[in-house]
Amino acid sequence: MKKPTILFIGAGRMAEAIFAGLVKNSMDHIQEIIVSNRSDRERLQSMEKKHGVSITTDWKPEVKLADVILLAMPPGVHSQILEEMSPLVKGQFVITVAAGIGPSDLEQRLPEGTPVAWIMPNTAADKGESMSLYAPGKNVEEKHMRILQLILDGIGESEKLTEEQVHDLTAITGSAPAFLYRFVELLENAATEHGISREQAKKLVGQMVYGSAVMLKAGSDAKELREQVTSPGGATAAGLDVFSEYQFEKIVSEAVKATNKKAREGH
Ligand SMILES: NC(=O)C1=CN([C@@H]2O[C@H](COP(=O)(O)OP(=O)(O)OC[C@H]3O[C@@H](n4cnc5c(N)ncnc54)[C@H](OP(=O)(O)O)[C@@H]3O)[C@@H](O)[C@H]2O)C=CC1
Ligand SMILES: O=C(O)[C@@H]1CCC=N1
Repeated sequence: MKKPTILFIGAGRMAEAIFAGLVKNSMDHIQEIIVSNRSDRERLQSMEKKHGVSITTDWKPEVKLADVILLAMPPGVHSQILEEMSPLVKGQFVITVAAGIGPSDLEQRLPEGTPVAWIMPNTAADKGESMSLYAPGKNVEEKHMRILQLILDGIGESEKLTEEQVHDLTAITGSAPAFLYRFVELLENAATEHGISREQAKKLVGQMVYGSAVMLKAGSDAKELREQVTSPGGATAAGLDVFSEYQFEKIVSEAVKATNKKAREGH
């Protein structure tokens, strides 16, 4: 397979997590990573220095050099960028990571036959630990699937789903890291109320979350793990009763719904 040149449009947090993951794990199979954004030149320069990627403030001339164009800008600017890009696209593989922009949206806005795909990653891509959902478009062939897999494998684990499923699971893998981090922040705050430093709180909570993630990753069921911790009539049960009293289940279910609703409205 010819090593692909990948052009990023957007150099924000998600773009950086992806190209950082690719630079660490996949550069043997990639010709070049070119990164562009709208206006933040300083950020581009810092990305060049930190990750060794090529940078440009004008993505348009780079389109003809690219095998893959990876859209990592906000959902709301996709229609404008795709309109500008469409006349320049000649068979390049166009991938978006934007919430709410499925392959059928890309196909509608790009020349007939353009191979496209949608990846919904998360920021753990930076450490090669993303859980990425993906949905290829109808013109994706074997050679595009190999490139898609190269990108997905460079940033972590992945699961192929339908376009509708990616819409409906954006909250679970794309946004829920923020839910988890919010939970961590609150536990850290609670910990510092008891005479320990922020650093100590960070260590306590971080290792607790890491250990729990390792147990889950080993294949154990979350319900079973919860029950192992919850001694009958004991301390944890008293804490979990408060979760029920304040309808934690409803909070999570409503947060997932609100996230997916907003994601679908994103363009
Ligand atoms: N953050 C996350 O965890 C996840 C994000 N995503 C998706 O990733 C995308 C980016 O999100 P995120 O990285 O958080 O956002 P950021 O705000 O961090 O980054 C947005 C980037 O897009 C660039 N940009 C904005 N408008 C244009 C334009 N008209 N032309 C070219 N570049 C433009 C910005 O450039 P400049 O700074 O110069 O304005 C910036 O580099 C979104 O579509 C989001 O849905 C998906 C999964 C997870
Ligand atoms: O907050 C957002 O809109 C993006 C989509 C998934 C995670 N971050």
